[in-house]
Amino acid sequence: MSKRIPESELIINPDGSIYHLNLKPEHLASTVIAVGDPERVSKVSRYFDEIEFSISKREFVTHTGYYKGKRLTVMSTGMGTDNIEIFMTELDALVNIDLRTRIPKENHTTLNIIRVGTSGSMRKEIPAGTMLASEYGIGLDTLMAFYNTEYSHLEQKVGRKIQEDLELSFTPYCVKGSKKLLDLLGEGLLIGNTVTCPGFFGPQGREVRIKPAIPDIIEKLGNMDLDGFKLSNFEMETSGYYAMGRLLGHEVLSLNAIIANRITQEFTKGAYGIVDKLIQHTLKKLADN
Ligand SMILES: O=P(O)(O)O[C@H]1O[C@H](CO)[C@@H](O)[C@H]1O
Ligand SMILES: O=c1cc[nH]c(=O)[nH]1
Repeated sequence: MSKRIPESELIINPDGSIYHLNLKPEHLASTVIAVGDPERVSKVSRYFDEIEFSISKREFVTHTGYYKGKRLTVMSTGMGTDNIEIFMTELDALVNIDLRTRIPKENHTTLNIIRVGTSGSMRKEIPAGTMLASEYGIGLDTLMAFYNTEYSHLEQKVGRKIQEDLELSFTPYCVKGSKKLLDLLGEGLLIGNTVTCPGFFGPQGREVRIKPAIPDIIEKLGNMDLDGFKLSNFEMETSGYYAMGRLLGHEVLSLNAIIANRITQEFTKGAYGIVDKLIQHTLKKLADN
């Protein structure tokens, strides 16, 4: 039998909800749409027929309801893979741990988790306005140095190639997302490989007042071609989702509204419209299946 998880390791609020997300198991649907911006939650749930539950704590805003008869949860995560580690661990605990006894359940429940986020393109031919599904997430952050993850041969090769090209002192991690969700939601979208950065400015090669240590990071990554494996866009969460999803046994897919092209240096004036189009695409595909 699994061991009881102590109070200090899995924190449960006095009302029985999980520490950061502030949710109880009954508040969560088995399909979760995850967005970075707390204000984007209502931009998704405004399409619901009914919202049965809503709550917020810190950057985690949750609405659960029905869209065309399908029960969905939409939640915000804030920015960065450190938030995603909390988000994924606590979501998993809600379905795979008995919060009363603190003992992992014998039967595993798999969640479907779909990120609907914004992103910047690192290639000229992927303009702002594109909707892109991430086949792989590549982490330039250090989250996976703290977990033992298994990687395929290709994933290891990609990590080593990026380490070499950027002359990094550490090996980035590369993880494939859910094939099941890509088949379900990827139709009509560009399929790409997403680089997840531990910051918006320097780690994505932006110079405001401080020169980034790797000033040509956009060109180096955008020009990389490893036997046909190419990189497409920058954001700040995808690799964390994919790695935590693999470790915890959940289906995860990251969808990206491209709002900036880093080569042409264009930033779209219609960011909200592109995000809204991606939200509607996601809801329609989920309701149809
Ligand atoms: O629009 P969201 O979902 O927050 O995603 C992107 O936008 C934020 C940076 O502006 C980062 O979180 C990045 O991943
Ligand atoms: O360029 C961009 C745009 C959105 N989000 C990012 O992280 N980078």
